[in-house]
Amino acid sequence: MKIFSAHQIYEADKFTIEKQQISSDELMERAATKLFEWIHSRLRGTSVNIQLFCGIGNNGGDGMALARILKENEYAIQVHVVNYSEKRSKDFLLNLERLKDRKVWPDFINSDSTFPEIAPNDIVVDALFGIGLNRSPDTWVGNLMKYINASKAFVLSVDIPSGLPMHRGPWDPSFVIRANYVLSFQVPKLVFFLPQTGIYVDQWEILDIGLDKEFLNKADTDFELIDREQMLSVYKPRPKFSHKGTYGHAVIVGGSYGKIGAVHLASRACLQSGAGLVTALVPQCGYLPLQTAVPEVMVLAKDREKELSNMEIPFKPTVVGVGMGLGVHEETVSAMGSLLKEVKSPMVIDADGLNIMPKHPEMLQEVPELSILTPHPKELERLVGPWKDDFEKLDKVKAFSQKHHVIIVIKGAHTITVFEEKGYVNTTGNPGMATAGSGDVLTGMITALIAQGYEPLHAATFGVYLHGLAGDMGASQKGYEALTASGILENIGNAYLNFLRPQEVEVKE
Ligand SMILES: NC(=O)C1=CN([C@@H]2O[C@H](COP(=O)(O)OP(=O)(O)OC[C@H]3O[C@@H](n4cnc5c(N)ncnc54)[C@H](O)[C@@H]3O)[C@@H](O)[C@H]2O)[C@@H](O)CC1
Ligand SMILES: Nc1ncnc2c1ncn2[C@@H]1O[C@H](COP(=O)(O)OP(=O)(O)O)[C@@H](O)[C@H]1O
Ligand SMILES: [K+]
Repeated sequence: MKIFSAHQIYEADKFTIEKQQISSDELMERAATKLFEWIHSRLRGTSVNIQLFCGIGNNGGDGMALARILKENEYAIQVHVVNYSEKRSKDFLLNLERLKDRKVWPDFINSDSTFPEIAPNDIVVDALFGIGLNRSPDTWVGNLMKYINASKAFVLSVDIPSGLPMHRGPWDPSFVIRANYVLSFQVPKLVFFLPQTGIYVDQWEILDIGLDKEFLNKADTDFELIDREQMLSVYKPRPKFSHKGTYGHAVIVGGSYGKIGAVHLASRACLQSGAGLVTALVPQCGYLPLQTAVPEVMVLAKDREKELSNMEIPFKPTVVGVGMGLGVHEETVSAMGSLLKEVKSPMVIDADGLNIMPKHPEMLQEVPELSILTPHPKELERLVGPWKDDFEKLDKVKAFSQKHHVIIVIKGAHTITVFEEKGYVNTTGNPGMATAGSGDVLTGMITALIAQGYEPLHAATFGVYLHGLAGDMGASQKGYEALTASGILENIGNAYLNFLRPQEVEVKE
């Protein structure tokens, strides 16, 4: 599913209005009707007090139109117009008049007003600002937002939590509505998925307001949401007459004394994700534990006992995944330099494989094109430098990807895979996955997909998707706290099964 910028959404609105020969207030009416249907299907006429806080733009207009429809359906409502500007939109004014025609008189909140009381059982509809927010809300408006946040009421935001701009982090993090639920028109907004702004959104749902499908399908967006449907089009079914050679020979390079477990996790994940053959290249101290624990994995133990000083691979592997548990011993660094010179096809580079790079920038030039780098936030900062907000981070990562022609997997909740100009936002995974070694499992999985012939970008997005799904299945058995990297690993098979389940068919009675 595509993620549109504010500019693209305004364009889609305009295009739809012209093509469908409707007026902008008819589109607003559609939006408000969808909001009403969502609320009504849940409340079914329950006597609950609904307080609508409406701005003076089109987001406020949506709120006013919703208020009217709620009133027509006999809901108890109170409407507050938050008078933060003289520049009221045409459709806001039209809907204000329509509301007054129904004998509903909103109260007007100004900078010197006392805020209305909000009871814990009330529902607050937040229609202050939508995607048009372009500067910090005034202090008194921000204080109203804090006041709403401090109430115990359930907060339903229209389109986007008010106070969140579409193109940058908030000016003041306390001047943003914390939404229990966001009903967003037509397309999800990028801010729902970024660490600094996603915290304002508990749950979200898309309401289809009938924007022109052709326009939406044709649009080229900077970000996309990765979901099952998309990944099904990437999946490569296994042919009956295949053999292990069909699925490639992956080499996992890593480990040092006390960190052989990282290679264990990555190699097992690589096998369980479908690689034909897996060889682990480790220092001597890794030989016995790996041979004992994972009989399916071949082990190449190099000369030194505690760390790798030589990463020579005596055959041509399909793909190399490197970095987990590697350490940054001087000789390991130099062996890594030689490995990068040797390997010409896309690699997967994680953990210390990445930590080595900033101190040895010449190595970055040797990274094969289309390699996949999988940094967590700290590793990313070492690679691209600090950022002031998530938007700057994404710009920096895009520039890095373009400069070095590599794929970057920004790990975290809603992992974003970036390649050149575009970001792919993952939808699976949970906070239980914030646990030691879960990144090693991911590296093994992505490496396995490349071994099986997936093109690197698909290997990255599909690997991240499956890893999150395995984590979700693990968490559904154990809960978040008890989930471990091994728990994720053990659910890779279940993740494939869940992913490949037959399409749901609607059963008609
Ligand atoms: N354009 C359309 O046809 C549709 C728009 N819809 C709604 O319209 C919203 C966008 O409406 P608008 O573009 O009117 O913008 P908003 O309602 O988000 O903001 C209102 C106006 O306030 C001004 N403003 C921005 N930041 C401010 C600040 N800090 N303090 C004071 N004033 C500020 C801006 O000029 C902006 O136009 C969407 O989020 C959605 O809810 C929906 O009705 C669907 C159809
Ligand atoms: N809150 C979260 N929600 C979803 N996934 C998460 C969350 N926290 C971490 N993860 C995932 O867990 C993995 C952690 O990787 P990493 O930090 O490299 O762990 P390690 O170094 O211990 O192997 C990443 O794939 C990341 O996306
Ligand atoms: K809003």
